[in-house]
Amino acid sequence: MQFFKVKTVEETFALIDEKIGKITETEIRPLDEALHYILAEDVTAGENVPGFDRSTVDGYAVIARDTYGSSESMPGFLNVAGEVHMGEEAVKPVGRGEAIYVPTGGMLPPGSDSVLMIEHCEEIGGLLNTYKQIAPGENVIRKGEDIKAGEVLLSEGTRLRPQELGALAALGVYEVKVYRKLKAAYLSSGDEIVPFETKTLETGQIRDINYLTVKGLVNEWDIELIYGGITRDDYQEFAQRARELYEQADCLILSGGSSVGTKDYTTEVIQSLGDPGVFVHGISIKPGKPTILAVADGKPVIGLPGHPASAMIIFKLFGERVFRRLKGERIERKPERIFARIVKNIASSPGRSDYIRVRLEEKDGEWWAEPIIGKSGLITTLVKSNGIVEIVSEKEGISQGEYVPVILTR
Ligand SMILES: Nc1nc2c(c(=O)[nH]1)N[C@H]1C(S)=C(S)[C@@H](COP(=O)(O)OP(=O)(O)OC[C@H]3O[C@@H](n4cnc5c(N)ncnc54)[C@H](O)[C@@H]3O)O[C@H]1N2
Ligand code: MOO
Repeated sequence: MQFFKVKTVEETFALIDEKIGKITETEIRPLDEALHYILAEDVTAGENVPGFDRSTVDGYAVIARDTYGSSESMPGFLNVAGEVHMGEEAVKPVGRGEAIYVPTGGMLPPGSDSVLMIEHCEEIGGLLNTYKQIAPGENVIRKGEDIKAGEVLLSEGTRLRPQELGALAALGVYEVKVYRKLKAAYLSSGDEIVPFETKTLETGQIRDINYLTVKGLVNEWDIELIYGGITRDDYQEFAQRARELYEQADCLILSGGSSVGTKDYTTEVIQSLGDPGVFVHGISIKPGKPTILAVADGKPVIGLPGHPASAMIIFKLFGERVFRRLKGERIERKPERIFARIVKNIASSPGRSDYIRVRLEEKDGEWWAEPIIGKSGLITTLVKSNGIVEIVSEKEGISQGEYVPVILTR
């Protein structure tokens, strides 16, 4: 008889980080097609952003000292010595007692150190009445204030969000070296499982749910999925189809047969794919205890428990981490989560991490989490919920009203 040697959730994450390395292949992508890719090298700024001092408002470039003492009741006076045009170099300098008109984003003329907003002054016949005193640097972005030439703007392993793409564009970096897109392969197992397109079920048959939930998540993570269909609970067939898919992808995902029943071949199949093989079989977690994680000749293999809610929760937690490691992403981001107050007491065994499906509702400006109770074979427990409360292994449960971390499943 085979038994699980369970790992804690924390040990499992640490093992994933230890055992799974990034792919090595990179590609050059234009900036506008690089969203969510992972940078494969540091990007050092080749120039300053902005390349010149700029005004952040519509107003008059001045020497701040010349405005000192100005107020609504005691205005100061400056001579208007000209105007700066957008996109053009400001050549004419501002001298003592002078002001030059600058639009928002325009270049600051030499000699000036600040910009007085038009609401705080009034131009009358070439003379500027100043109603406010300002400090040096006010309403100005300095040359290099956003990005300094020579600084490392982004380091290898950074996931490119819209804001990183914007910063790269500002620098004139129009293409980036990134790790290539990943390809995963998926295979369902079970004599009772039939394609999701099956119109009428024979007694005992079950439509393939896990393919769709896995594909949905994988696509959300910008990974391609090769669908390998469904294998019967037959070792030869299972092993052969798993091998074919494994050859085509960067990571193989298997669903079902992860437990220790007489027809649960997943572990054996995974062991046949390559060394060192399985590094986790069994996690002290509810749901999803019979999860399998392995590396076969450098490629990760994930064996998901068959029960649909378990499969999806496990894949969201550990699958995402596996892919982030493979993609070459620096791990600093936790799954998207918020803190909410739990509506009722929930017991949990110490030493085991529990993931409770919840429905989040906003009441009086606070988030409340209502547990959705149901077995891990029920996919609608996830349909009715929009979050998962994590009860870490050290806790014996949570009490009504307590603030708890909720992983969002929007
Ligand atoms: N003696 C023990 N039995 C079980 C244990 C245990 O610790 N000791 N753990 C239970 C837990 S928890 C889970 S979860 C399941 C996981 O079992 P398997 O991974 O071997 O999954 P299957 O037996 O193949 O299937 C379980 C269940 O899920 C349905 N299923 C499977 N694949 C799909 C799919 N693609 N779409 C929809 N539904 C699917 C399948 O029909 C079964 O009903 O083991 C417990 N047993
Ligand atoms: O823990 Mo198993 O994942 O279904 O119920």
